[in-house]
Amino acid sequence: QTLNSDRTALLSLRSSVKGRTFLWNIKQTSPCSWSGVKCENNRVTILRLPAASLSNTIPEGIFGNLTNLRTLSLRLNALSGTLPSDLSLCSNLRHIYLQGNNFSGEIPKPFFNLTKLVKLNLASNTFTGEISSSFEKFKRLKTLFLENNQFSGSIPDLDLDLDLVQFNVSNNLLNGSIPKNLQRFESDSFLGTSLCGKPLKICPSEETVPSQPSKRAPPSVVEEKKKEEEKSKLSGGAIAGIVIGCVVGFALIVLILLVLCRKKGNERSRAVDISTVKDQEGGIPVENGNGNGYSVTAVAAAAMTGNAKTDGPASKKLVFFGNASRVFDLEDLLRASAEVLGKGTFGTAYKAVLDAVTVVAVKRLKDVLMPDKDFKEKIELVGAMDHENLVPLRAYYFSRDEKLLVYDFMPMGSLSALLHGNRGGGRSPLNWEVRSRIALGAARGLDYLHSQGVTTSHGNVKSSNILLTKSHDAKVSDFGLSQLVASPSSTTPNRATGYRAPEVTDPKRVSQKGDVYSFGVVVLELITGKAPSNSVMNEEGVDLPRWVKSVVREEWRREVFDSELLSLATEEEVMMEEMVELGIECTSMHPDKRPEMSQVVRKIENLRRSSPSLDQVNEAD
Ligand SMILES: Nc1ncnc2c1ncn2[C@@H]1O[C@H](COP(=O)(O)OP(=O)(O)OP(=O)(O)O)[C@@H](O)[C@H]1O
Repeated sequence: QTLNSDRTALLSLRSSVKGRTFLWNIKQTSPCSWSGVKCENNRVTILRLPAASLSNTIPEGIFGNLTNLRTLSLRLNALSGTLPSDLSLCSNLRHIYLQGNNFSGEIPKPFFNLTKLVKLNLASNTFTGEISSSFEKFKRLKTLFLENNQFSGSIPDLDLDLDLVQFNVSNNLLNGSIPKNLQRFESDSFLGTSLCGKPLKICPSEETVPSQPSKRAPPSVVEEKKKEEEKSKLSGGAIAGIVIGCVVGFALIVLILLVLCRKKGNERSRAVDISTVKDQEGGIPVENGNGNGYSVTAVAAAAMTGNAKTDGPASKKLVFFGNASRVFDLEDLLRASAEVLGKGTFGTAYKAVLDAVTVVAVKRLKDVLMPDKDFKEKIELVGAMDHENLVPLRAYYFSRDEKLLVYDFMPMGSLSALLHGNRGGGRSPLNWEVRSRIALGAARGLDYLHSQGVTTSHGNVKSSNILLTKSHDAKVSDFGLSQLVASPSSTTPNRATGYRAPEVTDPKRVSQKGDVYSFGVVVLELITGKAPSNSVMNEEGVDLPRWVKSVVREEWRREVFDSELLSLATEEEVMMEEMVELGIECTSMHPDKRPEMSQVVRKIENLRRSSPSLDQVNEAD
């Protein structure tokens, strides 16, 4: 067998599975330069065609010729039928990724001759049959993913315990008890089956084990557990006593709370003259139930309460920035109608309508642990930032208990809402011109921030912090806040996670190169229309940059584009490809390999300049 027989095999695969993106230039005699194909020692060793719209069954006689194959990835296609049994002839195979297809039937017996397999992913197909003890032949197996199939029967006690580190058989028709060797995996690996025993619930047969152990055999875990349960059983009288005690105690607490609430409510309505109810977070009123969609004085009352307790009247002032004329004061803000815009990492954002023309966004910060003096110093720096692609911080207020930031209200909301909201219908598609303009605006805003000093960075770049004007110009918001607020625990996943550079383990220790990474994720989000938290990617355990990198292979780029962008002129398609490249460059694993924000701006400017359909816009830039 030679490279030529590999080539013939690949060509018959191509004609059998008919991928729309199969654009190999077959005039090139060597298949080694075809997309997704890699060779070593003049033989094909890697074949990767993920998400390439492949369909149909793979006939016998193809893999029998690709005998040097080490990696086969055909994941996320629409391939069907049984696995070709001659796959077993690729005895060098280490990695097989066939998840996310429509393969069916039993795994052919010869398949288990692939004894060098390290990773096997057959998840999300419709495979049937039993998980036989033949799996034991895969002595080197580290990953076995069989979830979301129709495997049935019980699982044998596979002797794979030493090397196997990833295992999942969830959502299959499996039953019986989980074998000892596999009990160390999390329950997620077995959910959606009728399996029982550790880490799931105890098997019914084990529950009926007699409570008197025989003299010789030591008591089983189940028996021990039962004994403990029996020991801890309480008499009926004791239970009744506890219940009555609890009810009386609870009633007392409710009564005390009611009295306290009344007292506070009266005080507040005297100060603000508006009735309010409490929100769940911190006893701050957010809704008046007046039915107009606004929660009246949410922000204001919060400030008043904190203020009244701690500070004198002199400090009840909003501190304004720049020479912006003081169009409202704290009292006005207190009286304004407010609507909750959303809760973010740093606190809650409200829209406050002061009068017919003055609408502001107020952010009520939580967890500001620094002394007032430091807070004031840092927030003054934030307020000094002035650029057309930044959301200006107009004013701030602080007391010991309350920290409020007042921004211009951006009526078109965030890029995140624009990209991911309303996908079901009633939305006008976002064209390339708008998307590239948003990218450029956001890049310029960040470049300005970075130009303020090497240590100045945003720290929380993501699509919900890129806000839009009516003409879809981008303005970056929330800059400088990550240094003010206590870091969210790094173990709690939040929306920032998909944007955070790999080296940023503490969200407070941000850097300019970290911003570039996050901006790169936003660029990829703009092009693919996929949020970094997209469930398809999460299921695969990859983030947006990795997903794009795995799918982007020369001719397949169109696979990653948002479907709204598919009717593009050819020149625009070339530019979008360059934008993908830019996103990939920005999301390089090593910070040193990422460009500076100023270089990013230049690149997007050049890219847009070369677009014939953007001539008018370029002038405006
Ligand atoms: N100035 C503003 N004008 C209009 N909408 C805003 C403004 N500031 C924030 N928002 C919107 O309010 C919501 C909550 O914003 P907030 O910044 O508190 O949280 P976030 O952006 O979701 O997360 P994070 O706190 O991590 O930045 C978001 O949908 C955001 O787009």
